[in-house]
Amino acid sequence: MKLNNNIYNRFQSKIGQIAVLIDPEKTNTRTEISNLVKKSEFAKIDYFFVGGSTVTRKDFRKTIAILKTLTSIPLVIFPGDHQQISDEADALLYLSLLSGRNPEYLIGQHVKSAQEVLQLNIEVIPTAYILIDGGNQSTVAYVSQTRPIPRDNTTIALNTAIAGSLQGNKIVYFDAGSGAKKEVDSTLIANVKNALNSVVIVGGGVRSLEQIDQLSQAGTNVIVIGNKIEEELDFLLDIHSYKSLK
Ligand SMILES: CC(C)=CCC/C(C)=C/CC/C(C)=C/CC/C(C)=C/COP(=O)(O)OP(=O)(O)O
Ligand SMILES: O=P(O)(O)OC[C@@H](O)CO
Ligand SMILES: [Mg+2]
Repeated sequence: MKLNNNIYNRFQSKIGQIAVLIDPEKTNTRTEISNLVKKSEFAKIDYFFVGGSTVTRKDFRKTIAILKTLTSIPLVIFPGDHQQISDEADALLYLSLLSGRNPEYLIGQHVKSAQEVLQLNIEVIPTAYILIDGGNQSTVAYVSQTRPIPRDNTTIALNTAIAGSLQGNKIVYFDAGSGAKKEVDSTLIANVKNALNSVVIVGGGVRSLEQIDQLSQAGTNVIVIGNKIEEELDFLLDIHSYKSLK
């Protein structure tokens, strides 16, 4: 485990940064990855997040290795389980699923991978991972056998973020789930940013520049986009135009 804070400092340095989520289960050939990298570099996206709820170790390693040869955009692991770790990335989001009450995702996965994570030569960033109901059942909720926090219960969401931060997590990651109908509410983000001096990452159901803009205005440090870019690679061109206007 590296003791520098390069990626964390980068997360903290700005609001409205963009991460493209690559699910190695869906995107794992050199041609696909290379197209994605070209457009992402043009759009000046800030990070690649790599991970998925149902990825094999082989696809995960392969995707990271290919990415590493193609780009210098930072690679951040967003692990669906304890096997999704690699020395070739730049950082690991060390997730604890705090919205749920399943011990396997609070501590079980961590114990299983403790020795391996300790030996890793990359930055490890403790992250309070909080699922918010996005209007449909998400794969993450299903796989983790947990229930997300109701969308309108800002108090529980805020208190979960505060508790996560008091426990030493350096990042709060609110996720409405991949393919969510509704993204996380900006009011919640504004409340959390008001209460805590913490890096906030938001993902799930972000499909438009308006949503990106709202979430950044609420103070989100990093906005994660998966499905929309998988479905329409040219959304990266819109992100390019949006960023040029800033
Ligand atoms: C201790 C280590 C190394 C890891 C912790 C593992 C934990 C606690 C994970 C939290 C629960 C979890 C299953 C998170 C998954 C996050 C993720 C990579 C989501 C990406 O989206 P998918 O859910 O794969 O989307 P699709 O439905 O598009 O496949
Ligand atoms: O695929 P989308 O809906 O963009 O979700 C991204 C991610 O945060 C899910 O874990
Ligand atoms: Mg997946």
